Amino acid sequence: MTTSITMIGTGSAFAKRYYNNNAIIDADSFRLLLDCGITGPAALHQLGIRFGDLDAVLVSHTHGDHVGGLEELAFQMMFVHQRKPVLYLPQPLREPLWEHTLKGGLTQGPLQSLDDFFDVREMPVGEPTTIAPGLVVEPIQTEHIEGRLSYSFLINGTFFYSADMKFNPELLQQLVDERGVQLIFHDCQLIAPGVVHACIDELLTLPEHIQAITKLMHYGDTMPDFIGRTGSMSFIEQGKTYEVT
Ligand SMILES: O=c1ccn([C@@H]2O[C@@H]3COP(=O)(O)O[C@H]3[C@H]2O)c(=O)[nH]1
Ligand SMILES: [Zn+2]
Ligand SMILES: [Zn+2]
Repeated sequence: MTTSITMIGTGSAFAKRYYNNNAIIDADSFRLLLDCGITGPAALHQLGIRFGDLDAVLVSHTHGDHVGGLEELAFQMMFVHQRKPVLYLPQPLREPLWEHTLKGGLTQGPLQSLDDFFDVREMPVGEPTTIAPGLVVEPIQTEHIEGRLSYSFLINGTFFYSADMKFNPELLQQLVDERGVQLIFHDCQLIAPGVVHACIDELLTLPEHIQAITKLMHYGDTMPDFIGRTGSMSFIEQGKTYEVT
């Protein structure tokens, strides 16, 4: 069984040439949407994917480029597809996702909670959750913004997908050298300093064997100017499918 990933967007929060950094993961016949940002609905539409085609959605953190499309997803699933969508989320995100992000737009009449709109599956942090055959996801808390929870994901034990995270070479080294990670999709900021994301200059300090398995996403509109300036790392292409495990 193969598991693959297609970035429906590879852009930073402010990019205009690329959609928000959201992904589709296909494991056999199971289709997971990883983050659904402001441009998520348009990006899915562009690929001919309807919300009703998704088996579940997983959320990394509550910035708009990662969750800003969830209100439309919830309403479309309720009123167009008439099925409750499955929502996977690291357990500590449940309260902020509802109270700080979705409550204002979704509540009406008796519909007053996250569970009224989603079939919520809480994931323990630091432990693997089997989402489907061939799709096991471990949320790892990673530093992004002071006071805001953010989770990266270890998928099937060998694929690390960074949510938005600050540069953390110790974690990457541990994942590769001790836990057997063979592929890394990492968010990046093109120009230093990388304050809330890793910047390319920081990522270039990674050992060669880690760079060789690292692909870059969540980039700004000037990404083409940086092709050839990323060491052994390469940029992920929006809409292209990559085999994961
Ligand atoms: O302290 C801060 C907080 C935020 N920001 C910007 O706002 C963006 C929000 O989405 P993002 O997390 O993809 O990227 C963030 C940055 O581009 C920043 O530069 N410094
Ligand atoms: Zn982001
Ligand atoms: Zn963010």
